[in-house]
Parts: sequence; structure tokens; C-alpha cells
Amino acid sequence: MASLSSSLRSFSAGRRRLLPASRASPPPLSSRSPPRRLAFSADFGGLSLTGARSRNLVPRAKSSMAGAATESGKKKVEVFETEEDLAVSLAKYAADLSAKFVEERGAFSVVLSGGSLIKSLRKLAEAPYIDSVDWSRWHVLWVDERVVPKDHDDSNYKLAYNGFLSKLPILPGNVYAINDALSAEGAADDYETCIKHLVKNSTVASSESGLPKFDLMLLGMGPDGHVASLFPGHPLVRENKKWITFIKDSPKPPPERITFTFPVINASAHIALVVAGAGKAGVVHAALGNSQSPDQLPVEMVSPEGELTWFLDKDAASKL
Ligand SMILES: O=C(O)[C@H](O)[C@@H](O)[C@H](O)[C@H](O)COP(=O)(O)O
Repeated sequence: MASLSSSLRSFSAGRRRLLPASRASPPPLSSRSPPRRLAFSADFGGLSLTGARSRNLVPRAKSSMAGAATESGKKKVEVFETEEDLAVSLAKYAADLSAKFVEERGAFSVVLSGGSLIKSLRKLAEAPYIDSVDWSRWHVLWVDERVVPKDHDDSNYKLAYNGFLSKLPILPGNVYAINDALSAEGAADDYETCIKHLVKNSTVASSESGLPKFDLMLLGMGPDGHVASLFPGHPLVRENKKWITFIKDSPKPPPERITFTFPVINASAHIALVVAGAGKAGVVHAALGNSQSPDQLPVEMVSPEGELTWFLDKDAASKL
């Protein structure tokens, strides 16, 4: 385990890369109109659905991983006509949670994934949120990161910085990138040490069991049903001792990554699972529909103590 001081140094290295924030110009009026949810709304015994036809949508009891039993909180599925509508609603969701947590505890901890999620956060850098959100209270972390230099095209930090963070006045010291000078194992330990420090000083809340309880975790999902860097059939999906672990044989390149484990993911107060595109429709159906497959996908193991909200576009929901 790396020492705390080396951890903080490594995070400083990430912070220094943040340039002064520039502000995006106001969006065209069309992008400010309310998001178009599809017309259907129903409750499924604790699972509330807005926006999708529910041909096959049924609630499924989620089995928790051994040693990480969590009682499933509220679950909601939102389906939008387009990805643009999804992005408008996702920005409002994040901004509303930011206001709530800033008022309640003076800070807002947000965990990002890589992939297309970052593009779906673009509306946060536009009016009204660019001016109305208290960005100085945001603390930004990553649910997974590729073990590459921060200026590498595969870096989730670089993706988020270029697509999102550089446009917002988040304090550079509140952005916690991994130490890209370490091995995968070292970077995972270092990141865990950093998060322990953030829990200790109450920047990140703590769950009853002492796990970090992030205010908002934003997850994408791969077409194979993976979340973070937790892949179907990989033993890491059962890791229940470490908060952060590493993988050197990721089926999605690049092979070396660090990732939060399920106990930490599921300790979150709020998780948004953001999925767009027809290429994900099959796995969305497997996760939310009445598929009879005995194999539990990683995405089906997302079962937070708090609230889970699926943000789907019409194409991703097309098989429900
Ligand atoms: O760094 C990563 O690879 C991820 O964090 C990963 O879990 C991603 O979120 C999904 O693969 C979805 O990615 P897409 O939305 O681009 O398909």
C-alpha cells in the first residue's frame, strides 16, 4: 500500500493538469426544451418505470455477491426519445443531486466512468447549470481507469477532462485522477488510500459498514454487460475485500486497468446507469427484461443501497 503522502502527491500530479476552466457558450434554445420521455409509465412492485413500453420488463430479484450483501434500494428506469433528451435529463438529475448534497453536507462526490457517458454529461457545461451549480463543492473520481499516462488517448481522465471537466469551474484540487506513474497494482492501492483519506475527512460520506458512500456514481455499460472494469465471467466481480482492485487481462482494451469493486459501487447513495444505442438493446433486455439466462451479468449486480436510475434512449430500450 502506498503511503498517504505519496498518494496525495500522485493526485497532485493529476490536479496540475487541469487548466483554468473556460465557459461554454449558451446552448441553442432547442436544447433547453424539456426532455421527451416516451409516454408510458408504470410501477413494477418497487421498480418504477417511466417512458418505455413494458412488453417484457419485469422486476427481478438481484442476488447480491457473497460477502457484499446489500439490500436493494429504489430502482427506476427512464427511457428517452433520443440521446439528446437523455443528456438534458441527466444534467438536471446531477444538478439536483448536487444542490441536495451541497446543502446537506457541504460537498458533492461524483464518480465517473469512461466511454460514451462523458458525452452524455455535456449539458452540465451549458446554461443553466454552468452558472447555477456550486462547482466548488464537486469532488470528482473515477470508477475505473486505464493504466496509461494521463495524456494518452485511452485515459479516462483525458476523456473526461477534454469532454467535460475543462469546461467547468471545478477546483483542480478536487479532481482525483489515478497516479499514472505506478503499476496497475500500485495505482489501485494508491487510489484506495486516497479514498480512505477522503472518507476520513468527510469529503466522501461513509456507509454504515464503513465503505465510501459516494453521492452520485455515473456508470456506463458495455455491450457484454460489463460495468466499470468488471467483466462477465471474470473473478474480479466477486472481489469483496478490496475497495479498488486491478485487472491486467481486460477483454476491452487496454488490458491494464484499475476498478472499484462491487461492494464500493453498491454502497453508493445514487447510481445512474446511462445506456444509449441499439447495440446495447440485447443486454438491456437481459438485465431488465424477462430473459431466462442463468448467468448474472455484472450490470445485474449493480444494486445500490441507495437509488438506481437507468437512463436509456429509445434504441437501447427497444427490446424491452
Ligand atoms: O473505461 C471504461 O472502459 C469504462 O468505464 C467502461 O465500463 C465503460 O463505461 C463501458 O464500457 C461503456 O462504454 P461505452 O458507453 O463507450 O460503450
